[in-house]
Amino acid sequence: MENLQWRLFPVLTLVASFLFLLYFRESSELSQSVCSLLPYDHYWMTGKRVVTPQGVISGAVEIKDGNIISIVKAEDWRKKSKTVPVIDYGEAVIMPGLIDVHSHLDDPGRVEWEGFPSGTRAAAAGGITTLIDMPLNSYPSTISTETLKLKIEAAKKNIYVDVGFWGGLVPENAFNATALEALLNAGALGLKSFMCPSGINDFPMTNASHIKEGLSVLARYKRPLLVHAEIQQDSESHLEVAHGKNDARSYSTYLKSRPPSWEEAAIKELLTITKDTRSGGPAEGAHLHIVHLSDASSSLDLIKEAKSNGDSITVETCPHYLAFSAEEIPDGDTRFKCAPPIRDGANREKLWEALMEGQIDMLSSDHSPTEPELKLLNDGDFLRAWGGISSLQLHGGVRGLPSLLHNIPRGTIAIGNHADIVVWEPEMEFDLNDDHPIYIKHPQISAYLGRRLSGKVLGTFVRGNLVYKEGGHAPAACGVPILAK
Ligand SMILES: NC(=O)N[C@H]1NC(=O)NC1=O
Ligand SMILES: [Zn+2]
Ligand SMILES: [Zn+2]
Repeated sequence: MENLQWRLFPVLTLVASFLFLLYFRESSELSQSVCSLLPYDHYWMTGKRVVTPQGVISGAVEIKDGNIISIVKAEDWRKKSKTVPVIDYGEAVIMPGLIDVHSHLDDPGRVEWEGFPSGTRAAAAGGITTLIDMPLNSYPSTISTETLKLKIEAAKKNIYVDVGFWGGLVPENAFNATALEALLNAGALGLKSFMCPSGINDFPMTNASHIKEGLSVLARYKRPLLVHAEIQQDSESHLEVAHGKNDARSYSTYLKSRPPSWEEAAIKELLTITKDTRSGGPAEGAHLHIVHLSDASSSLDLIKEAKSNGDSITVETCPHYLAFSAEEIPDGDTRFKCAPPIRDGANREKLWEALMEGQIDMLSSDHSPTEPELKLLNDGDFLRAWGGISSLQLHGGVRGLPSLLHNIPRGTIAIGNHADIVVWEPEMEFDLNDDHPIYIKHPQISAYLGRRLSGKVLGTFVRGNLVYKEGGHAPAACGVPILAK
């Protein structure tokens, strides 16, 4: 746990591997002086540990008007004449801002759960510079052009980092290619669907036929389908729990109610569809991304095999599956309830291995907050409490690789790219107690509260604007909506 952030560091060196042709458009109406905690827009930052595609260097990065315009090694830097301000970060790590491809900010419609201002403040404080918002838990769900427009409206002037949007694939729109095309034309970066109940009534689950239809539309746009891969299986232990035979306050009861076979069944079904995405196949150009994998056994083996067969498929896991294990979750502590569930320590170690070996492509937060009342912390009833972990800002180095956002000039410190940068001290430890500023709307339901964490963010830069530094945020929220076109 202590070294969680540092252990994630090698993941940074992974590179995007597939081709999505997304472009973005953006506008920033506010002046730099309120968008940034720095009074200038042309400057250098220097440090001993700058993470570049060529490796970690001691050197300096020049930033002008939001972009990285030069990168020099320390020996060349010494010879340079310095005509603009220099920020020296010493031993701290200067690296690409994190990209979180899976967060629920619940705005509009359920801002009492989270909201764009609080959620993106937390993201910035956690080193995230780009966040992609999920189509559910807000109200209405983002399943049409009109509802996407509501999202974009809600985000305007309320986001501290740049935010893109997944659209929802639901039974209502799955067989309506025109509606899906309109949603994609309006800028949704891709679609997301569930193979089990989502926990939100107006976001119903899809079956294999819906998914097949959705994928065929997405193939033409070269945008991904993200799937929550669990299918309910009526196993003996699940039925036993369903019939109230186990203590609902015991974490093991919850774990029994959602065995790995649910993930395995869903992934098996998905792979019958993704074989068509192989080169020369009928769905070539489509891509399927499995969100929040928890089962590191059969489910992961199936994904590995599909990848080796050439299926266009990727998978993410989340920091909570790497940070926690079932054995240590206290009875009644529903802060840890999520779906799929956090499994045992042996599974956690296997997830770590798969991540380090690149079999798991990226990390995402799956920040899925709610109102504290719905977490039922007093009852501690794991079967009735809201399923979702609150983790934004505290997620331990979420690294959603830019692979789902191909062609957006983010994700690496390279000349010409946006200056989306996080500066942090991986070795710095701190206790996450009530004294620590936490920016999500309901810190008390965060799974990380009360833990000792390592890794302190010193500064977060979004397009050259210092939007967060220890102690606070820029006066104005100057993040921009990222829309595909
Ligand atoms: N609706 C929603 O956010 N569900 C999420 N929560 C969770 O723990 N897993 C999910 O898919
Ligand atoms: Zn999910
Ligand atoms: Zn989610």
